[in-house]
Amino acid sequence: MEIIIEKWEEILETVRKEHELTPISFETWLKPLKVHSVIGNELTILVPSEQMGLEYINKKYKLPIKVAVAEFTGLTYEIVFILPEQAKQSEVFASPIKNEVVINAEKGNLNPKYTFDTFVVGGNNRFAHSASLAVAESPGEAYNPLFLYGGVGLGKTHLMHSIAHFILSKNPNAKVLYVTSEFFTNEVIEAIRNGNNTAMSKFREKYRNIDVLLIDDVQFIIGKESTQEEFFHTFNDLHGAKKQIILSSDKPPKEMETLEDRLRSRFEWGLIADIQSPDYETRMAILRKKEELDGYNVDDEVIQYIATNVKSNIRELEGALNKLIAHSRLEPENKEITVKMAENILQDLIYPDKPKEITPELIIETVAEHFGFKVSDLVSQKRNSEIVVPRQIAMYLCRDMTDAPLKKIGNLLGKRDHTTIIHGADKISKDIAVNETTKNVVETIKKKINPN
Ligand SMILES: Nc1ncnc2c1ncn2[C@@H]1O[C@H](COP(=O)(O)OP(=O)(O)OP(=O)(O)O)[C@@H](O)[C@H]1O
Repeated sequence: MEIIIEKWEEILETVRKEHELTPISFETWLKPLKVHSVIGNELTILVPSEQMGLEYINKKYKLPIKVAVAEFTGLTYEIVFILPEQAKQSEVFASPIKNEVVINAEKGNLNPKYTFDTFVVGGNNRFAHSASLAVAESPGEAYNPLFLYGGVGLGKTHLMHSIAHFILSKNPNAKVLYVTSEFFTNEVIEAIRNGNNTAMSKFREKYRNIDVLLIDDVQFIIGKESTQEEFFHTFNDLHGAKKQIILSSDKPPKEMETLEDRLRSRFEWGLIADIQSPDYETRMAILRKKEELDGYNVDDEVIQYIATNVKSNIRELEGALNKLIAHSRLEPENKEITVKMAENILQDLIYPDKPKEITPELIIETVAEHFGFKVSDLVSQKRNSEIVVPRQIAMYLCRDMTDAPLKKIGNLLGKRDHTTIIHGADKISKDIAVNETTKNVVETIKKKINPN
């Protein structure tokens, strides 16, 4: 589910591109939408106000969003839209700060897929895995706290949820609370803001009355004084009562520069375990496991291609496979995935810094986007003045920035013959020499096409 939150803006961007939305439609309908929660296969999206037309969004954008989400996750989610009032009534709620979804203690709200069974053990995470299992088997007794650290997308959350699932499966009455540190911080701030003792004691009662506390990405607590203070007391109470504490962070305590010493020493009381980037064999095993769990059947060579090229982040590794599956499913008759297709579809992921090849197609898309038209309109036979000039700019840029033959440019621009292309390009070339506005517009579009 993290992937949906993390990639939400890209998901919306995909809808915008695939449906050729004009800037105004995008700003009005899609941009204000926020992920409210992801529970099981239900993705709930918050529509900020009723004026935005919940019904209209539901009718027009539900399916496009579903398809784009499937493209990013490889999974089909039921999409539900809700208004802020409904969100308030709901138990699971999104933090207003970072579009973060909070997973409560109940088992149903933990990601059901993040268990020890689905976690692939390799040289990079063997120690963290064993430590997590030991803590899950004997909470409060094995290592307390357990401090897991590692880079982005390497499985810290997966291990934390696995521990919570395991403990709850052995003891369904255990009070297990998993929160992100941002959620914890928000709760502290909220309790302080309410300014009365009841709010604070409610907060304390909640956090000190549990058996297992898991705080994800604890590095975000650092530097926030009152949160550190509250966390310090929570930690002491729970630890003193032999309740299990599990923390995750992007770095070990000794490298957390602004961490108070009294907290640093407590973090080091138990066991510190790191997770490194997976080696090739582990990457292959993770991809194979995912294939098995999701019922995919992908060619060996394609799996090898992904494992060879996506190295440092498991979220991206899985994302690459999901993207390929989603593409093949959207093709008629679930087209088989080949290495060639993988090379093509995963270009942006594998070579993020590679400059895009400048082609007439790229130019036409960029010009259309710049003026807020659909590509189909730009290349149509329409001759209204608003569209004729952008079309001629596309002709000029195709001539200026590529070596493409006139015939090809003409074909792409609505089967126009070569004299029309020469005439259109010349017109813009002359205009640039005398008209500052045209010159600036053309320069801006050029920068969009080739930012380097
Ligand atoms: N060893 C593994 N076996 C199977 N899947 C894994 C493994 N490690 C990570 N994953 C998968 O990779 C994805 C990212 O993992 P996770 O969200 O746990 O990373 P994280 O370390 O918590 O990242 P962040 O620092 O962004 O919070 C998840 O879908 C998770 O299931």
